[in-house]
Amino acid sequence: MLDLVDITKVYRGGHRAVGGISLGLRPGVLGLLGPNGAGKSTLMRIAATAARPTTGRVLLDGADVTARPRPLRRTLGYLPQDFGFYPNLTAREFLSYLAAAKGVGARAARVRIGELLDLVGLGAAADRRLGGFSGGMLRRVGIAQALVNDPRVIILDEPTAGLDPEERARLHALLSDLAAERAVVLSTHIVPDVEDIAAEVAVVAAGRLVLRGRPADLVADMAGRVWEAVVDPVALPSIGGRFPVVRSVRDGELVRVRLVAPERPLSDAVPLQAGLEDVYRSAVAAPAPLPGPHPTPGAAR
Ligand SMILES: Nc1ncnc2c1ncn2[C@@H]1O[C@H](COP(=O)(O)OP(=O)(O)OP(=O)(O)O)[C@@H](O)[C@H]1O
Repeated sequence: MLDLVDITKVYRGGHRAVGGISLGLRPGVLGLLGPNGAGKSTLMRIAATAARPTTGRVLLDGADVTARPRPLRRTLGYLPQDFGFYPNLTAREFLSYLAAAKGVGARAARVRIGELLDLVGLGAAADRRLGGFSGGMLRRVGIAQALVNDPRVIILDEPTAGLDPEERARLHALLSDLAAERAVVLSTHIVPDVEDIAAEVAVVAAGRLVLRGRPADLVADMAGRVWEAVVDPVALPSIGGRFPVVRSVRDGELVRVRLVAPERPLSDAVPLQAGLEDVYRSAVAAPAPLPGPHPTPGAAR
């Protein structure tokens, strides 16, 4: 479906935001995880043809869309991180405007917009002006606009920002349905945002793809390497310097630390069951290029 091939992005001023990432998108949800500044939004913009890579190619069904983006844009749904809207338009008017801009016929658009507004839980607010919407409501309008042309490739940059747990669950259900036949990429720095729905996760750190795989496989690989120890707060910096610390919580005078280590890191450390958060934290703690050659586009997912 969509393949990013050896993408780099160097911004004016020389900052290398993406340093050679190849990523193949196929039907299913891909969770793109990475800390702030890792290069996720830059990569998403390039995948959505909203920005050009410095080097590398974006292929849709094998055809290069870097210079000729139209075929991808026709079949793309994209929610950018900073999504612009017109405060004086109602949700329905705004979506109708975008549907027309994307070439969706008026009659089909009317039906689809009604369905989408219900799907994102905004049916009752459809005819209210966007200027009065909360952040979470606007995010849901953003999700609806990304789906208005029934895209095959759906790229959502931090779609859950500002959503309450109920809305997040609703979005997850919607994306899981869509992902049966569509490539869905969801970028976030919050692991629980993707762990229930991502068929695969890719972790980006410092502009590099540092880990990729199915959540269950990645968690299985982490078995036996997650520990909890209760330590004196003064020991924390030294522990943090030696091991990826996933969490540390004050417990009276002491601190309860969850960390990743290949073997028992402290004599009284107890083993814990591994989770995706442990996988993620240990991957971003030591960003390193993927070993070996980049995956070939066809084999990437
Ligand atoms: N237009 C730009 N000009 C120069 N540098 C930029 C530009 N956009 C992003 N950067 C830099 O590139 C790096 C990657 O930014 P990007 O927004 O892609 O990261 P991110 O993983 O999406 O982070 P966040 O979660 O904070 O949005 C950062 O160091 C950022 O400051």
